[in-house]
Amino acid sequence: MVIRVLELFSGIGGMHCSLNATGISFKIEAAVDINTTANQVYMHNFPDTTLLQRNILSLSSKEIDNLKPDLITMSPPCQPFTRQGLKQDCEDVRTQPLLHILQVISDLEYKPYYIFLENVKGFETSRAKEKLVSTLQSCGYKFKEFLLTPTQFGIPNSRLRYYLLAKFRFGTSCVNMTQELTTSLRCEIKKEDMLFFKNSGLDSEIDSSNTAEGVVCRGGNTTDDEKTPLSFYLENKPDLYFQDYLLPDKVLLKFPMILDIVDRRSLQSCCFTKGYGHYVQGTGSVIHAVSHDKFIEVYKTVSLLNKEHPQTVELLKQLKLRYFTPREVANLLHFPSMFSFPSHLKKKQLYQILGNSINVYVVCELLKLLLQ
Ligand SMILES: C[S@@+](CC[C@H](N)C(=O)[O-])C[C@H]1O[C@@H](n2cnc3c(N)ncnc32)[C@H](O)[C@@H]1O
Repeated sequence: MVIRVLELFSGIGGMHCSLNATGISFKIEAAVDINTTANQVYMHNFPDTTLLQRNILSLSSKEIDNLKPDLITMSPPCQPFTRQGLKQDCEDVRTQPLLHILQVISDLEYKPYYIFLENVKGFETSRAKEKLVSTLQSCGYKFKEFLLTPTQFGIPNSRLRYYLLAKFRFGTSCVNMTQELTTSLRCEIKKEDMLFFKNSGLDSEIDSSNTAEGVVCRGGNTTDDEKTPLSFYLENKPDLYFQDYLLPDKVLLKFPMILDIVDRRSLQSCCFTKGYGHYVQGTGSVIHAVSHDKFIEVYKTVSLLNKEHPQTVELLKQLKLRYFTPREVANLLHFPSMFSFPSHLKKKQLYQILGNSINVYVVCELLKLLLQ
């Protein structure tokens, strides 16, 4: 059976890549996104897919009924729910397309069997999420929620995200789905890592296969032995290639103490956001290219110097601190090596669209759990 997919908020096609990675037979009936840059990347990689350059607010239930999707995937804008943002939730205009889709789903004559949604940590306590859950319940869906980060899968990159997996009138129990995830995570999910939604009143229903299910599940952490070092994800290029990615002096001087600095052997890096390479604080890690001992020596010396001291910037330059390249960010997000970018796009644009995207590996594991 070929699963018919409607990929909403498709961006650069992270969900498409994840579906490819599942090995499950599928066809994207339509991908929809309003962003022209993201759409160029999507078309560059998936020229045979019907990509609609549309505002999702203009999609009608009749149109979606005509597509008869078995699965709707969506990662709606996360700015209304981020910790750094104003958290305007349903009052933020950027939540409107999600609310619109909820209404559309209610109105559909042919309900899709599966719905998959991704968003940031923070969404799980939002009113938008309450609306999502109440819509799904009233339409007869069972669902399950997860908070997961790629580091739990041995990938050296943090990206804590909320996931909701919903099935239409299926009898799968919460317990079965959790057991399957345990297998795919290759680690044990402890009972205390499963966070029940006490305030939703769903916790008492969790073990019943006939009722809606609401649970946030965190996989147990993999041990350091199972983690892959960053070197595995780095581009193997001559020094000259990375010149463009070296931190400029003003960043070195302004921010030496607030950067998250990693090296090739690190088992961790910070979440790359769309401001990476442009804003410094909290947008992602930077990497140095010297030995650990050299790094410590320079760092100690610099911390004793005044930042206006003429030696400071020269010392910091010795570390060869640089940004991860867009390809390396894509690698950490587990985009396949075949995935590429139109050559005319600028670095800043690539960081923006990648920062908005998803971790393909984590989503693939969850899609397998949902669809198999
Ligand atoms: C979090 S990103 C999703 C990225 C995607 N999953 C990927 O792999 O790149 C949200 C996407 O929603 C799109 N979007 C936001 N509002 C929209 C609207 N009203 N209509 C269509 N697309 C919209 C943005 O352009 C952005 O690409």
